[in-house]
Amino acid sequence: MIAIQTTNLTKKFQDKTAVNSLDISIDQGELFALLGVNGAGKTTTIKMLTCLSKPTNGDAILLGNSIVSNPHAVKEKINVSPQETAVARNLSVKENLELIAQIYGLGKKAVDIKVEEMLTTFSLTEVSKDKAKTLSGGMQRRLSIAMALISNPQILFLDEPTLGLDVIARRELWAAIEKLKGSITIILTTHYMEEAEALSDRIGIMSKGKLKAVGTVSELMAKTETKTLEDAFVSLGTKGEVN
Ligand SMILES: Nc1ncnc2c1ncn2[C@@H]1O[C@H](COP(=O)(O)OP(=O)(O)OP(=O)(O)O)[C@@H](O)[C@H]1O
Repeated sequence: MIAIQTTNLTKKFQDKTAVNSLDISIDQGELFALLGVNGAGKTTTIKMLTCLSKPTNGDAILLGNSIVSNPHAVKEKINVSPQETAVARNLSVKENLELIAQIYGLGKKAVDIKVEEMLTTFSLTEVSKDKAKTLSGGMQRRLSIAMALISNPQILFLDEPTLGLDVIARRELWAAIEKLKGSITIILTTHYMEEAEALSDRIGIMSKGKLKAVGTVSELMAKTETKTLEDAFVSLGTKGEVN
């Protein structure tokens, strides 16, 4: 079953084409990483797929619903954890999770069950009573992703989930994402080759708004006759653009 199918998906800002005729197909349960240098068009792609920004041209079908003609149906099935961590700083970890569960209309028992599940999955049980503002960056990011999962989305978008995290916090977040694999479709954007390599089933490499290649790590290396994902990335026309 296909979770996401984009056709000629395009976004222009005045004379700038941020996303240029993207055709991509992502299966249900897949963890798909979008890799690209700054300005490649990753965030703009995610914004269109999450119905936060309308395409200039083209469309995307998410679980049977069009982002252009039926964005409400799409929004019911997806959630996004944005680049900026979105937590209520003065609420505790548990209160943040409870708040979201209540917003989605879960009953008292369902709230308790879901909150417990999220605290365990994201290793936040020990800090459940701590105010969000006292957490480390990595823990805040884990809480933010847990909050995005409360509504049981079928597709989760993670926009640079480990940006700015130290290596330990990054590994802890990877472990949490690993636990979700298979049960939910995840689209992840990242700058980090090792992150894409560690987590994803397939990788799409974007450059200047275009999708340059899609495949598993070994497929991308074979296609470019390289021995590492980083070399494949550079070989796919991104040389000189890397910051
Ligand atoms: N609202 C906007 N108005 C004008 N140009 C924009 C707007 N949003 C994005 N762009 C441009 O579109 C291009 C793609 O940006 P986008 O943020 O999607 O890239 P990205 O791959 O997510 O980059 P980063 O890794 O830095 O987050 C960039 O050249 C950017 O300047």
